Amino acid sequence: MKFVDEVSIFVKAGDGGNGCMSFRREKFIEFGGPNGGDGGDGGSVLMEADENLNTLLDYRYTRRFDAQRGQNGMGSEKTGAKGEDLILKVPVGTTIIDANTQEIIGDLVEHGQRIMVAQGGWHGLGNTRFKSSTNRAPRQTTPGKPGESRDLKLELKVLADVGLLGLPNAGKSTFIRAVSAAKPKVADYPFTTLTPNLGVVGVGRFQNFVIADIPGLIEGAAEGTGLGIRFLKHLTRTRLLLHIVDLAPLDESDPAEAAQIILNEVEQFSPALMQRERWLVLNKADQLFDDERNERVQHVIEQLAWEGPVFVISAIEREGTEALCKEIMRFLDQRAARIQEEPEFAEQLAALDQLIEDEARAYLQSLDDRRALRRAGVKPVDELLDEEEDFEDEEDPEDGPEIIYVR
Ligand SMILES: Nc1nc2c(ncn2[C@@H]2O[C@H](COP(=O)(O)OP(=O)(O)OP(=O)(O)O)[C@@H](O)[C@H]2O)c(=O)[nH]1
Repeated sequence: MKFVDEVSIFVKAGDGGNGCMSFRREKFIEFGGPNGGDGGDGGSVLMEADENLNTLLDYRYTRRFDAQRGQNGMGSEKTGAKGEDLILKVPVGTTIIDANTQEIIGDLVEHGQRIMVAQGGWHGLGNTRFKSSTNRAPRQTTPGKPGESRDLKLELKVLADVGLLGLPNAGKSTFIRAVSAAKPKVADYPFTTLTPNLGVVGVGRFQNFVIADIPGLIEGAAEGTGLGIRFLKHLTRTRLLLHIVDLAPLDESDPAEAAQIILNEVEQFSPALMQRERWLVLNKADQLFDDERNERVQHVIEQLAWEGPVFVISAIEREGTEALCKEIMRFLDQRAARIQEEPEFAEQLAALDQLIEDEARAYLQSLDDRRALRRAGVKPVDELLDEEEDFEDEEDPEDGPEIIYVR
């Protein structure tokens, strides 16, 4: 399952410089010969893959890109300077598509790889070029050719860096809306009932990360193995989980209990996922006076025996959200730096990713098995164990197959 970050831009290569018409003017020479120089070629527009970028966010601020035009030719047979090429950097993995024809111009798959997307215009010819035995004073030149222009669509498949956990109504969508600068669309997604919520968060001018709604992933898992498997990659790639809890539920239920429900769900899905870095984000702080808010924050922390980072925010008022995003960026940067510097740390993380993936896969498989049993009108043994009176009459499960089917 892939999310696609997509932007549309317009690129225009530089026009070629015009050829110059000029004649020598020297003392005592009445009709000097032609000496107009050629123009310079226009600069081209190229796209280059850069491993330091991870989203297309920069292309949301500026959408039109012009390469420099070639300089016009000059007298004394001086050629105009070539326009400079414009090099647009994009993340590795970006696909470049002609927005009008939908033709794929190319995929940038390697750091440093370049593709020309608009060719600079050819230079025009100066009148010196048209001199011949029959025409010694040509007044002919050619103009530079226009540079190519093109509407482009850039697409980048993204995986989420940060996943959100939380009960319905905790404020996950509101949080994503509050902090995202862009919303990648979901590619290749056949299900309409469960659309993962995703956002690209910009921090400062040059840094960004991708955030996704993980409860969707867990609910997705319950929708069927096929869909769940497609979510797996996102789950394993997520570097940080934010557990969003409604501090002021309308039904006056206990926020700590609501938080615990989610933790139980995660544990069932994959116990290893509990080892993933997780921060507690207590939302809807705007609904409470200071005293009550502090009391509830303390209560949740105590009930969960929580020792990790805690953030108290109001997604709707965007209070505390920017500070949280800065912390997230700092965490992701530090993590990336450690991976570079400490091979054991990188190995540990990779092993955890693998464990989460294996556990989640097994969980999805067991869900699928259960569904198949139910369709066949049988109940899995652990559900029977719960129904004690029925169980009295059953055979000893230790002697039988792992799962006992009862019609
Ligand atoms: N007062 C207040 N209300 C909030 C805040 N954040 C979210 N809400 C409200 O809480 C309700 C639920 O928010 P959502 O963002 O839809 O919650 P969600 O977790 O995405 O819920 P699902 O989409 O059902 O999973 C909406 O009515 C929001 O306006 C907040 O910080 N303060």
